[in-house]
Amino acid sequence: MHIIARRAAIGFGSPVLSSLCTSRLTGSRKLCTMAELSSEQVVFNKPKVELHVHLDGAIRVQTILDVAKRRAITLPANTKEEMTQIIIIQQPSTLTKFLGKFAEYMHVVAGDREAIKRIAYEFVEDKAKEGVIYVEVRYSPHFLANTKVDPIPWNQKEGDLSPDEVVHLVNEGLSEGERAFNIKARSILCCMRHMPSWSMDVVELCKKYHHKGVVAIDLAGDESLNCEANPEHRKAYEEAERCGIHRTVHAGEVGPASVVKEAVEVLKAERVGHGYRTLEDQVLYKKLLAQNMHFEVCPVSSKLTGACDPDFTKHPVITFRKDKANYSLNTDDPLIFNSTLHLDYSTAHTYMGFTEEEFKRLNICSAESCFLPEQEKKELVHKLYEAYGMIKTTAF
Ligand SMILES: O=c1[nH]cnc2c1ncn2[C@@H]1O[C@H](CO)[C@@H](O)[C@H]1O
Repeated sequence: MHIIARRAAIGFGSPVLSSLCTSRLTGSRKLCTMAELSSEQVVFNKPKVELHVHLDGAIRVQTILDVAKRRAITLPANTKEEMTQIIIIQQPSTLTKFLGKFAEYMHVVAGDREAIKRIAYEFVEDKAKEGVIYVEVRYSPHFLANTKVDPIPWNQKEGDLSPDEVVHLVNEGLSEGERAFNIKARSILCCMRHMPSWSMDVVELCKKYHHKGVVAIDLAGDESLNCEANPEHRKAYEEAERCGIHRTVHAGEVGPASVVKEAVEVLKAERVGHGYRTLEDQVLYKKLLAQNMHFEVCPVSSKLTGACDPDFTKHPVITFRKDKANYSLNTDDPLIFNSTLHLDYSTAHTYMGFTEEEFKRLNICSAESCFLPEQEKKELVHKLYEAYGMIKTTAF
């Protein structure tokens, strides 16, 4: 496998990364830092597809600082390094504690048109730099709004930015990014488990912006607090299915296999966000394997949110690989995990023995499971075959 391991800037110490540093890649025990590994170690330097990443978990720290300054919002730190230390999670924690991290900075960007467009644009730039050629990025429009949302989030005063306009602004930022950085970006709108009253709004926005940037609906948030899909989430998903809106659900990340079952059988999810605990119900797992269900796996995230055993050699994705399951590798929330997609790939390589062949296979599975219209999906799959030197004779 082609491995580029350049050494760069000094960064922040991290247990995830310091453990990565006793590397099988080189056999050396050189000590290195989070930033070095997260940004510099590239184990799969080929076009990739990313299907599970939260826009509000992928903001640049510098942007948070810039926007805070412009809006005269006081932050607990003024430098990028200090603010990073406040936002990131360095030790395995819990999903509930991890979700609390958003409150450190969401009030800075929420309600601000320029900031919202900027984070979407910069997101596309960051993904292009990681070699991603197609990304589906998700967020809650309500979390970025300050009117027509009840309650108004992040202690904002009522303003004039609605969830609808948030979607419009994100779409603008993503399309400008697409043109500037020559990759494709689509979005998924999130319902939040603890806010069922927002879900019908979310599906209406999915309908309004269907084929105009938005490709699917998601259900995110704290599965450990709220396992049973509320009737309002259910209604929103029924409407999504009725209108041909694609569906994914965070399930089996920290919640039991029954949440995955419910996601697939009741909410009619076509992909499962995380889905690690599916393995606890072998009957369900075999059924999902047989139906080629896609699992959106996020290795680094799963360690730091406490979803999985911190020992990567015991990770559920190893079973997924052995069973030739349909899954993707994703960052989830690279801001909070101080990570990049390269880190997820190098983690899979170093601790789980992933090979270049498997990286190619899983990216093709990801492209085949993406929520683009059929023709665009075919083109994407074809691009990967071409880039991987696996060109199929059938033209499309
Ligand atoms: O790993 C996760 N599991 C569940 N919910 C998440 C995760 N990462 C982010 N969010 C939630 O999704 C919202 C919309 O993007 C984020 O604001 C966060 O609350």
